Amino acid sequence: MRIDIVTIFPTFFDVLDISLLGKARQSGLITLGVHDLRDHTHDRHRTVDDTPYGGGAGMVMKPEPWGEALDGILEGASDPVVIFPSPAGEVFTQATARELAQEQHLVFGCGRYEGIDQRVFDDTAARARVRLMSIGDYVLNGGEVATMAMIEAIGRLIPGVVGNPESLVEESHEDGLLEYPSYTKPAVWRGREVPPVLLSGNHGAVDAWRHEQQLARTRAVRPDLLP
Ligand SMILES: NC(=O)c1ccno1
Repeated sequence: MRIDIVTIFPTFFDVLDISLLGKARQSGLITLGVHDLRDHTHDRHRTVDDTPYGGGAGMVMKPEPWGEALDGILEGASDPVVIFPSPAGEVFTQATARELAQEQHLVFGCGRYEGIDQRVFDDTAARARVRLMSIGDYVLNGGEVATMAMIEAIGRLIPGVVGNPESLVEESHEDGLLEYPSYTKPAVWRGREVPPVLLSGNHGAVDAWRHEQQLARTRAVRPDLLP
């Protein structure tokens, strides 16, 4: 998978050099391009924003730098999905991550200030699949944190990125429920014992207990997920 990111804070994504995603880049499973939006400005101050038409507080990101930056990425690209993180977007879920992990090319456009001129979305949608996406019902200062979260959620689902694919199966939201509680040695810690069923060696009983724990947790914390 190729991932391109357009941002005014390119060093924000240096963290993608480490851990699983860093290894995936070294192995060629993921190819990453980080583009500084200011490289597509042509004034002395490298201006990327201006006051909003119609008035109002804050600044809006100018369309010209975005147009030039996306032209360079989309030219010759093969059917990418262009994602703009936004609190006004569709909600990004585990199902979205699974869907996007099937794509060959993702482009993330990180807005700042009060957002990006609408014509950037319209112009891009005329030549690529565009999706505004939200990682939750709250507002961030820009798209970079949301982009990082989405890249991690998507990247780990790409075959070969996570060493043991089995570990992806029994996770929260994979089967529509929250995951069960996990325990490891020692069997007793500060007077707290591991549930005896987990020490029983009875795999059927362990599976049944874990499923019940998933249901109980989901009922308590996320009843909205239950069918
Ligand atoms: N909730 C979000 O995904 C978001 C992106 C930018 N600001 O908020």
